[in-house]
Amino acid sequence: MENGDPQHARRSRILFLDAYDSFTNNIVSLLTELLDVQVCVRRMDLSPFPPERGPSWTREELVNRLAGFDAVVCGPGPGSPLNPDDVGAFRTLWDLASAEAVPVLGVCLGFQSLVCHNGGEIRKLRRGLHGMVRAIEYESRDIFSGVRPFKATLYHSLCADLGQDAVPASEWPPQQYRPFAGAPDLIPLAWSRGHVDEGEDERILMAVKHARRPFWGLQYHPESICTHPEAHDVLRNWWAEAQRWNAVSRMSPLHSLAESESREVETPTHTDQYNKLSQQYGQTSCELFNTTHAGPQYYSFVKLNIPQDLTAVEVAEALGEGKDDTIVLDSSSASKGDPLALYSIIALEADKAPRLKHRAGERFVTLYSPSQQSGLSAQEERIGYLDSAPGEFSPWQVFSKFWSERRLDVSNLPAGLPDVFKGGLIGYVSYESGLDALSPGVLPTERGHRRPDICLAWVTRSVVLDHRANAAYIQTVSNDPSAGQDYCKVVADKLRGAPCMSNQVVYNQAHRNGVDQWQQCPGEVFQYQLPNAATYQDKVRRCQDSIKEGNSYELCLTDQTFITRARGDDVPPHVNTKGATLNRATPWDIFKRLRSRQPAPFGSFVKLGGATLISSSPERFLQHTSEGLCAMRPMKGTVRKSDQVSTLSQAEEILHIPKEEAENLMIVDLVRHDLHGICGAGKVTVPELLKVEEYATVFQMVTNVQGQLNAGREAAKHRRKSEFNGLDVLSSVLPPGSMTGAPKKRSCEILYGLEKGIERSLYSGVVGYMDAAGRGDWSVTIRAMFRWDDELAPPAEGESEKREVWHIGAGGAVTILSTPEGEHDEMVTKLSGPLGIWKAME
Ligand SMILES: C=C(O[C@@H]1C=C(C(=O)O)C=C[C@H]1O)C(=O)O
Ligand SMILES: NC(=O)CC[C@H](N)C(=O)O
Repeated sequence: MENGDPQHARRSRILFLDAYDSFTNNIVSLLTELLDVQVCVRRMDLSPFPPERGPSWTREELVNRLAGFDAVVCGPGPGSPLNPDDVGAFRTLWDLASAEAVPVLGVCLGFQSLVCHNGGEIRKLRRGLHGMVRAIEYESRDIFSGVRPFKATLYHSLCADLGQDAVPASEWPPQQYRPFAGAPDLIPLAWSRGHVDEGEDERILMAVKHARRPFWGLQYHPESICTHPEAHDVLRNWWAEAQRWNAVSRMSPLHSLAESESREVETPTHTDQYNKLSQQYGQTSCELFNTTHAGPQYYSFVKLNIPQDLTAVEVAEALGEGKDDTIVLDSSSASKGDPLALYSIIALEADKAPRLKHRAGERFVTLYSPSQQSGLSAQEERIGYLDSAPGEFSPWQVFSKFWSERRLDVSNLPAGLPDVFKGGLIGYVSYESGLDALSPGVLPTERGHRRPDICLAWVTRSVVLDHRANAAYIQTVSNDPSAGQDYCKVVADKLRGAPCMSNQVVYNQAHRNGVDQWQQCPGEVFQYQLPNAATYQDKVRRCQDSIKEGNSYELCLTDQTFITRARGDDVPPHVNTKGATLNRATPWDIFKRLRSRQPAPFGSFVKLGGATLISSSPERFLQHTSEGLCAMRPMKGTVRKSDQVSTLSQAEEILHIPKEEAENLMIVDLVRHDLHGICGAGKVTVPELLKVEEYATVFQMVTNVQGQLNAGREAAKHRRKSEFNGLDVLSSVLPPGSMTGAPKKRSCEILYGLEKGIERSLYSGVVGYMDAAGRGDWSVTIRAMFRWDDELAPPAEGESEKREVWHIGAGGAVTILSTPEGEHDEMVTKLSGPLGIWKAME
């Protein structure tokens, strides 16, 4: 210890080398909590993690810095230990001279690297084991000493081969825990079996230690939510062994890092990063940014009692919405008593709302402000730093700064209001926005269009429907409370007088019958381009090939269906170029159809920024309170409702099987990692695991993962200037893990290749809000269709009008246990909801 002050007692420190995995933060959390150590993370290529944390290290820098660490953990990851690019600096550790050696624990890929560096072979498993929970067999010794029996989660396609398959059954017991001839330095510590139930019994090495050096390795994942807690004792034992080795054998004495390095470098918040960059590069013109609705915000509202089952559609129509830019976040399954369908939100005059837009790859955000008064033109301004270094600028810095300067002080809100949107940012984020941040350079610079990847409107006027309390809140956030109150009163009067409020039963029936009677659209010709079944199945096989190679554990493959029709006005009547009036379904009509046929808790109609998006999503991505309690609900495992599967218990029987549970578990562990990354070690829990829920046409398996923001030790030390907000969280967890597979980065890259670079666009992205009071709710954009104003297909034969193009994305998670036919069926099942709306119009 360099400093005699016990306050400065050296805290034990572990260096974690991350191989671009999606479980890293879970291991970091577990080690931090279990061993009370500080875990510092670097990528295995020695680049910093997160990337903001300074420059990459050289190999020499790594070796020099090892003196500051009690031990190193080489983590899991995609790829093969035989590929130097996949394991990077792992190999440096195994090769260190005795004078420099440090204790190392390899996990999964790290374990495999240890094995193949010491004479073991690496081969493919007969069948990969991803998200599979297996009993671990071991003798009570070394790091398994005194450990009670446990099961652990496996995520691997490759395995260590010491020659175990050649050992006859009779010789297995005496040989099992002794070094094998080809790898005399490796002492096997634990084993497991392959897909025993399917007749694929394989001896799979689960743990080793090096006979002479302080190296241990685990093939299973100690951090998975489904690994039994008994397995924690293995880590405690390893830590004790590592410390013992340090005390007895370490040649390079452990020393404290320099003060500047020992300080835990915190990930800066986006707002702090905005402030830093604007000082560094100077503000770009920011007049609009600084003036648009900035300053203290006041909340005004009028509460109205509403008839039971009043829908967002009825309210929106009564208030003249649904034609121009419109935003409705719609809990259409509320009438079915869906516990997730609590509120619907209708933005008022969304066409007048200023909006922030960003295109992936650009180092600025555009603030667009439509004219508020006739005669004045719209204004636009760019905020960003063209000179900034790649990776330094993120649009979320601007959004975050914008939000923080228009924050609503929660303590000033009247008591008793529902905990839901009051006003704030509402909009969408494309899949490509998340992809570009996760894997810079994957998207081409020229994408053939100028569409925004993020479009968020600053919505100050809105109506919230509280479906349980049968109440509507007409509300504003504004700088001028009295103007806000006047506005609410005017809107409330208008709504009060609407037929949907006064004569509910009669109105609803007429209205709903109207919707249902609207069947055909004579004169409209739809053209469809569906995914080819054989091609899709071939892609499933290619996904499985990637998985077998060890490059992914699960891949959410998707494809798109395109529907075209002559472009027309969104406000009837539509007259075509031949002068005929068509009974044309407007996007709003289509939305009404979809929501009544596919009621969902997270539906939406968002016509904004050149996009028209209609969704009936069952999947919440991220919800957080203004106090920073975050909840994510990854969904994996789908079964179509049918005569054979019509009840929850039937669906449970089908979904509670290893294949389906594994698919879900993989994403749960991934989402835990994502949340741990921003909430910090020990701040993530899983209150509900693998729960089957019923939806309009499908049953889905869902898990609820929660995390608490700003609760870490460091926040308490006030090192951070501003606290993380919901936008910091959202940006750090995109794109949704349930739409990518794991590990996220490598899986996205594989999928980008397989999906031929066709942009998923709004599909697979998110839609939702970040409220001025700090609350947020975002759904995954699935079971949806969208159109871009600038996308036109050539006229159909005999027509002169160009055609608008509607996209429907659908897909599903491919694992080693998938079948190409089964995956194709699943994609078609998910497609059939939105596609059925079009088919019914023919
Ligand atoms: C890919 C889709 O859905 C995703 C995949 C699921 C699955 O693999 O079971 C379930 C829900 C979504 O996360 C889709 O709807 O297109
Ligand atoms: N989780 C892992 O580290 C997996 C390691 C390796 N890519 C495999 O699939 O076997």
